[in-house]
Amino acid sequence: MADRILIVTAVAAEADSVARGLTGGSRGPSGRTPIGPGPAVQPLPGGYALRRHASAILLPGAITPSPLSAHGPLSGTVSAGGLVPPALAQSPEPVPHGPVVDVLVAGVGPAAAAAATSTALARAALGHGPTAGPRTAPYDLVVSAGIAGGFQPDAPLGAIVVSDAIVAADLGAETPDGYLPVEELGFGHSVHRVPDALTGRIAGALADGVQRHVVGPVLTVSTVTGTAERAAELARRHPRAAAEAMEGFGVAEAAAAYGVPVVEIRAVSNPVGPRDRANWRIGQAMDSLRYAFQLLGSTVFVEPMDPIDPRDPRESL
Ligand SMILES: O=C(O)c1cccc(C(=O)CC[C@H]2O[C@@H](n3cnc4c(=O)[nH]cnc43)[C@H](O)[C@@H]2O)c1
Repeated sequence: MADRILIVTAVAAEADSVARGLTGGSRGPSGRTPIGPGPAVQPLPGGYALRRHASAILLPGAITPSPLSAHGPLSGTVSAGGLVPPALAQSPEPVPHGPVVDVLVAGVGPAAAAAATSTALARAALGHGPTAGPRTAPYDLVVSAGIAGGFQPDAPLGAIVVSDAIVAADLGAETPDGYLPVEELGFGHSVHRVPDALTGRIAGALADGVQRHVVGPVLTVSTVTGTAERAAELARRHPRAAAEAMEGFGVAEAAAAYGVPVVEIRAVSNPVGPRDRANWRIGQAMDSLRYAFQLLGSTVFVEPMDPIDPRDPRESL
């Protein structure tokens, strides 16, 4: 079992879906309702207790938080990804003992995702006391989760995409001869490989739960694809790509800096291709996301897990 898992989402609706799934939330339209004000402790199916917090310690200017903690066999905290100086990093309540899943709302895009993930990992490392070095963060798994565009026809709307690689698809240079990734420019890398065992176990749990899913690379882009030409160009460069989203590579960069394995799990809300906002199925994707995390919260996240070695990001696909 991974004792401490950090799940990074971009927006609160994604965090709600993930938290509802982890706390045993059932599939269905009622689950789309955002978590609002209510009793401080709300019992949920499966013996979990869902707790809501009115405030969190954040720097002025940070996103107004609506944090939520779910304590039980799995515990979770949803909070905004504001920078918190170490002196203020004391939680208003004690960190729960036992397995913990923290669900973070980090904002949209790879930069926001990297900043928030890195901050969370740093804070967790500081929580270990003065002997903890910067590469010994107590999280043993980081997950980038949310909705995504799916490459057609392999990743249909509502399917879950489990990453076997997280790829920065526009980190490079355009030349008269075409696009060059950073590797070919001689600086940096654009691929994080996900441990095979991790991808396989997640895919297996989804298969057992009869959740339609696809395994493949998830691309990180800074601009949502909006034309058939761009979709074709990405598919040509990344023939196995299953989905595109905007945060995975930022999350993965932060996780790699702390030596923590990372996987990206996405629910397909729209096809990658010509922009047709009316055809986005965000509610359906949120339902799939919630069900996927319901399955993972009762299987992969609580089962014995061999230590996972993060893969060398320089490995080629
Ligand atoms: O254009 C709009 O009207 C619009 C309305 C709601 C959301 C959006 C987004 O662009 C959401 C971006 C958000 O969701 C992920 N995402 C979902 N689909 C895609 C996609 O096809 N390509 C890239 N990212 C996507 C992404 O990770 C962001 O967090 C637009």
